[in-house]
Amino acid sequence: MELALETDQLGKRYGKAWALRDCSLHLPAGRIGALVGPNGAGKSTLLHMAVGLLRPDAGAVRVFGTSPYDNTAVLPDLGFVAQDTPLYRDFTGAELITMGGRLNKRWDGALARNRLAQIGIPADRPVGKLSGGQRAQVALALALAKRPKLLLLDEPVASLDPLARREFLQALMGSVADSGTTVLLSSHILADLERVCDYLIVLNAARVRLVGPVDDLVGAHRQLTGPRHDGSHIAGVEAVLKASHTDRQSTLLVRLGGALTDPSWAVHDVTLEDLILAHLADSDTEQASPAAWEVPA
Ligand SMILES: Nc1ncnc2c1ncn2[C@@H]1O[C@H](COP(=O)(O)OP(=O)(O)OP(=O)(O)O)[C@@H](O)[C@H]1O
Repeated sequence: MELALETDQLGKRYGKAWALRDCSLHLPAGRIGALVGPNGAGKSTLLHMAVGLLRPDAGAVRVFGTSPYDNTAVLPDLGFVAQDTPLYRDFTGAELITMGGRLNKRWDGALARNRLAQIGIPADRPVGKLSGGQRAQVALALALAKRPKLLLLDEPVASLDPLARREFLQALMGSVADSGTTVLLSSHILADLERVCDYLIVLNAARVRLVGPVDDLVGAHRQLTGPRHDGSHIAGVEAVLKASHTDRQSTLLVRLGGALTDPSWAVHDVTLEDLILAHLADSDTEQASPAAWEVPA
């Protein structure tokens, strides 16, 4: 299995505070990965190290087997749209597309031009005079034109209206399906991620909490409803991630460790959103954090 992204005990520190710590994960090639976590969890820090813009303070990050900070030869294979979609504001979309053609050996300018035309963004207007959402669309068109093997997007849909968001994600899916590009996409909009992503990475408080293929992760968890739970072990349950109780009844989100045999529990499937929220609500403190849980890719 080819790995597009791999980190091993990766860490980044600002002063004494770790922005990301002991981060070990991998993203297989061909996946569309969701990178999820609360504000300040370390998502942008991870993405910046993955494209070689930040040097790790601990551990290692490899993109297609190579350290992006030490080996610039891998950079043509990477596309990155940063959170604030930095672009030269005095340049028009058309000029940026031409510039991209000069700076990149592999460049599909027609793809970017067609995309801007399709969504009605004037290619002859300086990008500084476009709206925030339109600038995000230009940045994505440029990133796709690079035909990267790995495309990293830091909250690309945050500034888009709901219709534009849906269209943007459809275009992204179409483009990566054609090219086989691997994508890692950070977002707080869980419903969007559920629609487009088949791999999940959850960060919380600078640590990795959950990594793996979405189907496997969802399949390994259940919601149980039954008589008030007294905290004792439940056969077939490896861990209780979230519990809520009334006087008589408990609702538990659990990770399975085997077959559920106790008939007093009603068993329901969970959604990706249930699962992410359970891991995000889990803890704000490093001390109370459980170890990262990973299912094989
Ligand atoms: N340049 C910096 N100097 C000091 N601390 C920083 C710097 N950049 C990030 N941090 C800190 O590192 C931690 C992780 O930040 P990061 O931007 O990676 O989080 P994030 O998950 O992308 O958050 P958000 O969802 O708000 O964008 C935060 O505590 C943040 O305050």
